[in-house]
Amino acid sequence: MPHPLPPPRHDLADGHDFVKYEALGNDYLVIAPVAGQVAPTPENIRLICDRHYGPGADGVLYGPLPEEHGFGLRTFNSDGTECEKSGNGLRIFGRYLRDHGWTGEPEFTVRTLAGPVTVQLVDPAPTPDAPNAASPGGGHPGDGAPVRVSMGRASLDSELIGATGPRREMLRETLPAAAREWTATCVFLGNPHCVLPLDGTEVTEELARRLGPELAGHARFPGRINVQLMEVRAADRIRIEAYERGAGYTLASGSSACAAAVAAHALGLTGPEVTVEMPGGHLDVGLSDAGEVTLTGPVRPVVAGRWAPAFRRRLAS
Ligand SMILES: N[C@@H](CCC[C@H](N)C(=O)O)C(=O)O
Repeated sequence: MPHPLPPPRHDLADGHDFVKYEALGNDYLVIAPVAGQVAPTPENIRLICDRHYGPGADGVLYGPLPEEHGFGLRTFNSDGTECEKSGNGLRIFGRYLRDHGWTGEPEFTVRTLAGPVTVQLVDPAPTPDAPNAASPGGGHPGDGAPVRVSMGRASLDSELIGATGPRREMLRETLPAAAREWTATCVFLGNPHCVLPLDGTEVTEELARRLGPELAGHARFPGRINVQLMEVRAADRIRIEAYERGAGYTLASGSSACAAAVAAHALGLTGPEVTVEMPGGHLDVGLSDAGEVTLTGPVRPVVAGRWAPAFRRRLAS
């Protein structure tokens, strides 16, 4: 049986209405659903994520929601749509839970729309300035120390990806868009992804912004899809530009990084451990023999705030 909503614990919410974090420039606002908090309606999410009229973010993490084991989380894109999960969002949420006292554990379960995942706060390697950083819990919460998430098992199954047509493995799928045919490998990781291996000269922000909207809303994917342009640089290194369903062009995307690593490996281009470069920085992705995908990288707090009374009045409760 789920527990009732947590009471308004100002020692946990720290008197803040929201906390903003970024993971390689992929930014999320964490909103704890304590009593009196605003409701995560599509209109509220769009206004909150607006970079001119609101605090601005690529998305909203609404949690922790009551769960018998671990913490519940709802994830929203900046256009107000709810998505199954976000790799960077989960890493940010893990850091938030620890920073704000919801847990003291270094590893815990977060339940998403796509099922439970494990989040692990990885202690940073010791440095001369912080010789004890590797001791349990030794990393300063706000220092960008790595957070790892086990993203679950990846699949290329067209039914899970939500593609039209007969059931198939979506390896080297031909997709017409922008007056040309592209070869894509599509991956399901709880959320759907469409990876285009390309020559490095084509992996640009310009092409991601131009092609992304057309592929994200392609008739082959009625539920829409996240898009990645991918350059394979070495057996353990790839580079991507991502255009996210519901958020558009982003400086980094965790599930996109995982999907690209899975696609490159399925195509025989890379090994099971890869570093994924993105404009905002790099993430490490590991694939186990059983197909489990792990994602590791830094997370940093940005700002904690309260809704201005006039802004609060515009947000429905
Ligand atoms: N930034 C995210 C991906 C967010 C979800 C995506 N836009 C979707 O709709 O599936 C990440 O880091 O994974």
